[in-house]
Amino acid sequence: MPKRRVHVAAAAIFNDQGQVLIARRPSIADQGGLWEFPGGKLAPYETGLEALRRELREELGINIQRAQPLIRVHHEYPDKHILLDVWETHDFEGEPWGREGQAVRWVSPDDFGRYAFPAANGPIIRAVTLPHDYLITGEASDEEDFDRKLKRALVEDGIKLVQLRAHDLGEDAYRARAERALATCREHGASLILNCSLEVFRAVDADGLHLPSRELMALTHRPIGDDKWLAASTHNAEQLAQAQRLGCDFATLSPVRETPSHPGAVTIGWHDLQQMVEEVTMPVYALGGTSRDDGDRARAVGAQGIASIRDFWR
Ligand SMILES: Nc1nc2c([nH]c(=O)n2[C@@H]2O[C@H](COP(=O)(O)OP(=O)(O)OP(=O)(O)O)[C@@H](O)[C@H]2O)c(=O)[nH]1
Ligand SMILES: [Mg+2]
Repeated sequence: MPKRRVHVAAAAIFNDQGQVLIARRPSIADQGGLWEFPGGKLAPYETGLEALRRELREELGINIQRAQPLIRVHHEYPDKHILLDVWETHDFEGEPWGREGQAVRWVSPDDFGRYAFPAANGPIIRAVTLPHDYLITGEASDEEDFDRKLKRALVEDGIKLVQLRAHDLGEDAYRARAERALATCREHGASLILNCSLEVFRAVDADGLHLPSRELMALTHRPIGDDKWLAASTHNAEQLAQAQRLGCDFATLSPVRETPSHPGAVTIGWHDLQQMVEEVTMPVYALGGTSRDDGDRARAVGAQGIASIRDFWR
């Protein structure tokens, strides 16, 4: 007999301090005792957002004003195939409380590790923790110019995730720049992902490693531990699937749109991006011709947000 398919709408509810509300499933329920993002199953003929509004009224006594899609996770449990349709909201009326007797708690995403969640929730936790804008560094005439551009993006654009891409630098110069960039990122509460060899990555001890697509395709297992982010560049469905197999935490998918630097290039487009992102359970940033103006569009088709050099690097 085919497995039961269950479609669930759930929410990452944020307060003004950047904390997220989690709730404890009653011990008698399926997955009892585990913490979850509040929500529940769609009733017949409900859309995801309608179900979300109803569930959060019933479970927490709040009214959602505005919500944006965050991530869709397909997961096989032994007895059912579940689709977790997860939304993000900062706009709601009322003070949430456990209307069904469940414990609820506001938690900083950095502390999620202290709570036990259902097996399907790994990618959701990563999506909640990662920001929606991802800066990839561009050219710099010298180190002073680099520092100025990085600081500008962190301070003025509020960037919280940076990939240090500098193919023009040799290994020693890259390492020196990475060490300084790491200190600057730490000062501003941002995470730094290095696009370099494993040796340099281990020496610098940054927050994550970025795999170019060629390296992604050559690897057979995750090259670093779970305490660091592992990211990859992808350009098609096959590479995205490989990123998933390897256990990457997130990926970029490019080129989504035409860029001034590659006029007339074959692009993926929003339609195909949506299809490709739906096939994986991993936050995916839309890259290539994308700017902050595309942020809502990118999220509407299932991306985590946008990645860009041009929009943030000046
Ligand atoms: N709400 C929610 N459900 C989750 C999460 N992760 C996860 O695997 N699930 C699974 O998704 C399903 C959600 O069903 P639910 O029990 O919340 O449904 P519901 O609110 O409509 O309640 P009911 O059908 O028990 O009355 C459960 O099988 C649950 O284990 C999560 O983070 N939030
Ligand atoms: Mg529920």
